[in-house]
Amino acid sequence: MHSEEYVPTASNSITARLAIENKPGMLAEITSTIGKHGGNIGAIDIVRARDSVLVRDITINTRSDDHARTIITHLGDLKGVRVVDVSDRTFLLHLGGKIEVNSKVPLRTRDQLSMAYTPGVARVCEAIHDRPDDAHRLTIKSNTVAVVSDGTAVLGLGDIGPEAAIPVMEGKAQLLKEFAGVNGFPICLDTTDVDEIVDTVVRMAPVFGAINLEDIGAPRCFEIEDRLRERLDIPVFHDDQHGTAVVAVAALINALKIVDKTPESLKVVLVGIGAAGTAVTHMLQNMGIENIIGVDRQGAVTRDRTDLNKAKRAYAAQTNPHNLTGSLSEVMDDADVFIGLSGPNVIDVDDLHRMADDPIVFAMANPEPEIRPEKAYPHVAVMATGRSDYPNQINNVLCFPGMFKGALACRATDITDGMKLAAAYAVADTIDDASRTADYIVPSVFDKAVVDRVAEAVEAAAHEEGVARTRS
Ligand SMILES: NC(=O)c1ccc[n+]([C@@H]2O[C@H](COP(=O)([O-])OP(=O)(O)OC[C@H]3O[C@@H](n4cnc5c(N)ncnc54)[C@H](O)[C@@H]3O)[C@@H](O)[C@H]2O)c1
Ligand SMILES: O=C(O)C[C@H](O)C(=O)O
Ligand SMILES: [Mg+2]
Repeated sequence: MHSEEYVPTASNSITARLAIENKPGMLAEITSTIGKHGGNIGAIDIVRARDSVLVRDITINTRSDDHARTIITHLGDLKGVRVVDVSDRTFLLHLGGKIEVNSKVPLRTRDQLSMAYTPGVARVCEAIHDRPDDAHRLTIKSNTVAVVSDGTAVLGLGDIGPEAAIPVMEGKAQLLKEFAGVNGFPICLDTTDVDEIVDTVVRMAPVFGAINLEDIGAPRCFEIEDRLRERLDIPVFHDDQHGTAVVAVAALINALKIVDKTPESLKVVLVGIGAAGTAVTHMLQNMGIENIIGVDRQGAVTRDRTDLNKAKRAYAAQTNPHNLTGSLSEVMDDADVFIGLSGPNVIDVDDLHRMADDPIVFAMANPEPEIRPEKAYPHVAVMATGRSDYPNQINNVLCFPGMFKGALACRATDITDGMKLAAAYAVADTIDDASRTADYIVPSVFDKAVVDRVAEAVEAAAHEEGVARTRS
């Protein structure tokens, strides 16, 4: 699909400041030029009005950087219009970062200073020294999550390094705060070595109530998570694996009600056997789906393949019961469900035609899905992506804020399969029978009910599974 076919969105929006000759008809000419070249106009503001010139800010949603440039060039070519300035609203929003640390207690008098800081603080330090567990009560630890990445699998952008990963980790911290009231701190490590990552996280763990591993590529993420869970007594949760699995399972529970199919009857093709793909597969199996065919860049993952790493060999042993071989397109025949956790544009309309009746397609690669909804809609019964700008956003943000809120509230030592399943049902059940449609299988990320429902379900499951440290 060419970028010309995409819908313009706020993620590529610009504000153009134009100096416009002050005479009737000019604004109409400008708006029709923008429309003719495929831009969507948002706000139009007057910045300055002189007798002969009006300066206006016009916000335009575009499809891409190139598209924005084209529109600006055409506006600049109009007689009586001068482009004064163009700003990218997404970059403006990121200037100086998206989060900050705030003080919770007043610090205006000497008395306050002597309690919050030296000498009073020393008594609190000594109390924690006597009873280390008091760190939960007397410090930021109880409500703070480290969002840790090595920058190796950032969204679907791949290995872009720790600095380039910061905006996403800041974003996760911001979501934790906004949606769950939990503090998240972005930590991007300058190493991809498993031992170094594990040791670093263990050494900084005293400050945190939980660890959210983020955008760490497979297969290293599996070992890092396993080893940290073993060494730490606070929850360690790899969001790309389990947050994604929780939300994908929630979405599938509701999608199956739309097409009236059962988990046992399904053929599922899942492309991208990395962190997310592997965890989603395990959780689908836990919900009773047996016929899952995993596909990597070489094609179907089978027990006969000799090129598989340890994680994929384990995957092959547990999936593809009929040992299907071949390319992604070849194994799509009669599939009821396609799940993409790989990269952009890996399937086409022809692949959708090969699927069974009423196909369900979850194209979850970010930021560019395996197939764009515009292209898929006419050929599928249910379509979902990970993006904010289409219906059915299957994104781990529906899980991780509530998951951490619930786990921190009961001071859980771990996050168990039971807690994840409870979270999946909590997300799915947010949509009742009357409101469920093909375009509404998962709640909106802005649905305020979701976080608390997930948190409550997670906390209850933590008590049931014996990992809560508070009394129920
Ligand atoms: N919607 C969500 O909530 C959500 C959550 C997590 C991950 N994701 C997306 O899923 C994708 C994978 O993330 P991850 O964390 O598992 O990364 P990862 O690096 O652990 O795994 C990605 C896997 O996909 C494979 N892959 C890439 N392109 C492929 C292709 N064309 N065909 C077959 N396999 C291909 C890679 O080889 C790798 O094994 C990313 O695009 C990410 O943005 C979405
Ligand atoms: O960050 C997201 O929006 C989802 C997910 O964690 C991803 O890596 O794509
Ligand atoms: Mg991620």
